[in-house]
Amino acid sequence: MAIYFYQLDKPYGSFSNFSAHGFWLQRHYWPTAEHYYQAQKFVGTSLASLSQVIRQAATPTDAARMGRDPRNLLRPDWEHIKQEVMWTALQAKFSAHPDLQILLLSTGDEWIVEDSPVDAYWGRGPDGQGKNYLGRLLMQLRQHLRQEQVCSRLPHG
Ligand SMILES: Nc1c(N[C@@H]2O[C@H](COP(=O)(O)O)[C@@H](O)[C@H]2O)[nH]c(=O)[nH]c1=O
Repeated sequence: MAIYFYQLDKPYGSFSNFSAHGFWLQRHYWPTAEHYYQAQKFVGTSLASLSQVIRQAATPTDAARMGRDPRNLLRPDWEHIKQEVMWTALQAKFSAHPDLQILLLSTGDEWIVEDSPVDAYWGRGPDGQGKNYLGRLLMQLRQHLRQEQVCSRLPHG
């Protein structure tokens, strides 16, 4: 059975980028993966200071609102790098929270799906046929964690 996540108070809600699992990355503390992801949209642009404002947003919803505001021009390479940005955020988030690693590993080989009713890129989207890239990256991370486990069990020397 596939594992669906989206709302924070539901099972696997901590897989959401909105969950309050902060981490240190690039010399800053990020309260959620969403803060980090949205802030990266403006790095290296004339709106670079907006990245700092987003990092300090009170909630991930505020961070997303600022990052999605169409008046704020995104860095030109955003479409090319956004998956890498998300991967970096997920790695940092899960590295900082071993309990999340355990939860992710506990999903075995199940398909993981961001059950977003609106987002057909990161989630399954309105018709359920979305690309689910967030779920895919989580499954990729799960595979990495498994490999790390195997390597740590190998005899050294
Ligand atoms: N979890 C979650 C959302 N989904 C998140 O939104 C982000 C995509 O943002 P963008 O690329 O700006 O469209 C990405 O982190 C995706 O997981 N959106 C929400 O409004 N509420 C939510 O609870």
